[in-house]
Amino acid sequence: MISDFAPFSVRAPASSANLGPGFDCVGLALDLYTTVQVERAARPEVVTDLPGVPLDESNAVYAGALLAARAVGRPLPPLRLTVRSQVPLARGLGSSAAALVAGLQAGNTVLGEPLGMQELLDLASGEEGHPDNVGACLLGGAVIATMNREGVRFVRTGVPAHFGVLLLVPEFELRTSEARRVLPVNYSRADAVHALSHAALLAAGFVSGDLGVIGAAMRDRLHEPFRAPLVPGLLDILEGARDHGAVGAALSGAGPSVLCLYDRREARVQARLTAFLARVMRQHELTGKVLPLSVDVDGVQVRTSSPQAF
Ligand SMILES: Nc1ncnc2c1ncn2[C@@H]1O[C@H](COP(=O)(O)OP(=O)(O)O)[C@@H](O)[C@H]1O
Ligand SMILES: N[C@@H](CCOP(=O)(O)O)C(=O)O
Repeated sequence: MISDFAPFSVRAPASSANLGPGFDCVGLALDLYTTVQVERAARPEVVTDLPGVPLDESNAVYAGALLAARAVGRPLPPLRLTVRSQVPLARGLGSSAAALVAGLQAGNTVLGEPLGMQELLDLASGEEGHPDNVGACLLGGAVIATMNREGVRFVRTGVPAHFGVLLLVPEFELRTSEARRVLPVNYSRADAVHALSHAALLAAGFVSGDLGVIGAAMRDRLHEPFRAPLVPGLLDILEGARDHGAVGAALSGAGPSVLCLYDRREARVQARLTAFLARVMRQHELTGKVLPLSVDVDGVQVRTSSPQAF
């Protein structure tokens, strides 16, 4: 049993999963963060101003730390976890993955790092049920991953600096579980071929760093058409974003946020796209915000100091 350790902080990034056809297998890390300060305490405790999240061991961050301890068969000392998050909850930006990964990393650090990256990814993917968000969150950049009984097999790619990300983040929440319930159980062969050819091209685009290929691949028939009724304006954005300078657009994760990818080297595209997204929001009486973000390339990080050190 570890009786004492110096306080430390963990930072885990948001992520946008799927990018269209990469359903449950492609994730992109983004520069919004969940930070957790980790200290020894008399009893398990979570301190946070996040609305509606538990303040005991059932909290997603604490549960992540306990998962790490269970995996190595060792007890975890009682912790005080002070959790802050820039990642809006239940908007398709991987807040639950960031909470889980931050907790797993916290537990692993307290126990002296017995778990390596592969084990963390296997554990996190098993818990989330898919490796896309947790892969990007752990590793940063873009992650392409598959998961089977042997574990997660992944490729992580860097992302060129000219990749621009613009996100429409609606004010309303959509639980991932709810947005998975609307998906069909079976698909036609034509839809399967469409899906695998576009997902393969998407992966090739990330590995080669070719934004044009990524944009061409960002078309989906597996989940976006079925989730569209839950997200006002989604179809208008998917149909119109390219005409306003985006290389491609996709529902971010399970939604309701919508991601547009564009080339930062092209003048005024960000302004054109922002105006287009604002117009779609007005047309659909949708409240929310448009966020210009960058790709996080660091993944989960630990600092032996306060969260301000990040
Ligand atoms: N930092 C956090 N601390 C505790 N629980 C969290 C945290 N972030 C997310 N969660 C939990 O995850 C839920 C959202 O998960 P989910 O529906 O998968 O959406 P998403 O991961 O896309 O934000 C929240 O309602 C909350 O219960
Ligand atoms: N592949 C998953 C991704 C869910 O991402 P989230 O950020 O909405 O939790 C899905 O599409 O269901």
